[in-house]
Amino acid sequence: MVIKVAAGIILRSDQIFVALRSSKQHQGGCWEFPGGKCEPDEEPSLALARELQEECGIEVVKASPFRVIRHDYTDKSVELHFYEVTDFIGEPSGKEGQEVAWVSYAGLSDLTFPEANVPIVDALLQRHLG
Ligand SMILES: Nc1nc2c([nH]c(=O)n2[C@@H]2O[C@H](COP(=O)(O)OP(=O)(O)OP(=O)(O)O)[C@@H](O)[C@H]2O)c(=O)[nH]1
Ligand SMILES: [Mg+2]
Repeated sequence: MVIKVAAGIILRSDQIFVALRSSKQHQGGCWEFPGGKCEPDEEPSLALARELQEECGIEVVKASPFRVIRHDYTDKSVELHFYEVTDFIGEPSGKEGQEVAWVSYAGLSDLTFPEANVPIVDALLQRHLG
């Protein structure tokens, strides 16, 4: 079974909002683009809006599809729908107590992301730093 997930690359003035996954979560200790699992029959764009409200306390105003990544971990398979979130209402924070940070594009390389995110981080770096 493939788990469908929506995740937001929240952008503001050349900085990206990231969150730390807790040690109890799948891929715990890795940084993530906030988001979560789609409910059955829920469109990824709606799951994105719901998850970013729940986890970061923001209302998504503009989100553009970025990439869809299918990845098989040893313990589960995911289909990640990444969106670039370029307009939102509210100040993103760690609503569920998670550590969060705004990082520069270059700063992304210093963080450990889940394996599935590697092509995403590469694409962001490629586009921004050339
Ligand atoms: N949110 C998020 N999940 C990711 C990313 N990359 C990645 O492989 N995942 C995987 O996607 C899956 C679902 O994400 P999640 O744990 O945030 O789901 P959720 O918010 O609904 O959590 P819950 O199970 O506590 O309700 C996890 O297996 C997670 O490891 C990412 O950048 N962001
Ligand atoms: Mg989540």
